[in-house]
Amino acid sequence: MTQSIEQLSATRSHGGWVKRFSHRSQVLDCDMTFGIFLPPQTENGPVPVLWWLSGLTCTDENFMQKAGAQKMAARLGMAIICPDTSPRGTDLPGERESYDFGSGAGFYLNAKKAPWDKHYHMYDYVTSELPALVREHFPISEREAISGHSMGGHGALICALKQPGRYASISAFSPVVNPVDCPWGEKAFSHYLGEDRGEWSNWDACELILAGASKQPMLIDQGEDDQFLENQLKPDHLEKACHLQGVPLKLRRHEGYDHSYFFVASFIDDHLEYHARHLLADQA
Ligand SMILES: N[C@@H](CCC(=O)N[C@@H](CS)C(=O)NCC(=O)O)C(=O)O
Repeated sequence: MTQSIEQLSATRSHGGWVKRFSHRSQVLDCDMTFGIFLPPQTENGPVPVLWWLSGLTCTDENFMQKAGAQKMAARLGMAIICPDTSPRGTDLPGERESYDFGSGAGFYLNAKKAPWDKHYHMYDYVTSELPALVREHFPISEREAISGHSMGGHGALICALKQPGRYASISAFSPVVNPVDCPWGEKAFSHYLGEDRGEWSNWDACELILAGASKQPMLIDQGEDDQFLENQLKPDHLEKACHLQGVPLKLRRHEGYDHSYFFVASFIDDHLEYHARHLLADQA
């Protein structure tokens, strides 16, 4: 049965459309909003898609408004879908007390601990429910790539590592690579998953790589002046894990860049071209 979606806005952009929709999510048990960029090529048939997962405090709108991705995506014929970053309007106790936990901070995992396990199933939402929904409504092909920023970089990495071969390519900006070993991750995982650190490892990019989950290449950009670099992001942990397991990691460090969308906007074209190469190569 086709699930219904409600269009909130439709805005012309680079010959295509930026649109926002709301819908009822079954897996999150709440109403959700997502953004989609449809390039002009959708007029001629299905196009491949890049999933973009945003970071802490973001909604589906930050990337669409700030990354400046539409021009290149229109040229490459690639759709981009931006899910929201957590369930919304669920009103769980403490959900809106801090920027790094609860609303706007779903961490793209399936919560196991009450009361979060009632709604916080962002992994199932972004990997299953939303992909099925968008294919019912838009000319989106089966070809997918995934990327994200910060908490969303963590999300992109774990989605790809937990389903080897699903995404044609993987990239991230300033990702949280080792959440079991940083304050953002420790706070979120202890609430969402409980105290069993064995369970935490299932949602941690470094731990998944060390367990041999996948050897798919990854492109990662990281600003050297990122205020979260030392304390939260720790890209050297990912470098070590990839080195040990022989995973081809292209980690580019950029002097002077911070954590903001000014950084993402500066290098997004490289990522879109990287994904287009993989999406189109795999199609041949
Ligand atoms: N609000 C937090 C930082 C949150 C933050 O930097 N969020 C990033 C992702 S982790 C972001 O993209 N923010 C929204 C934006 O820049 O549009 C703070 O003040 O320390």
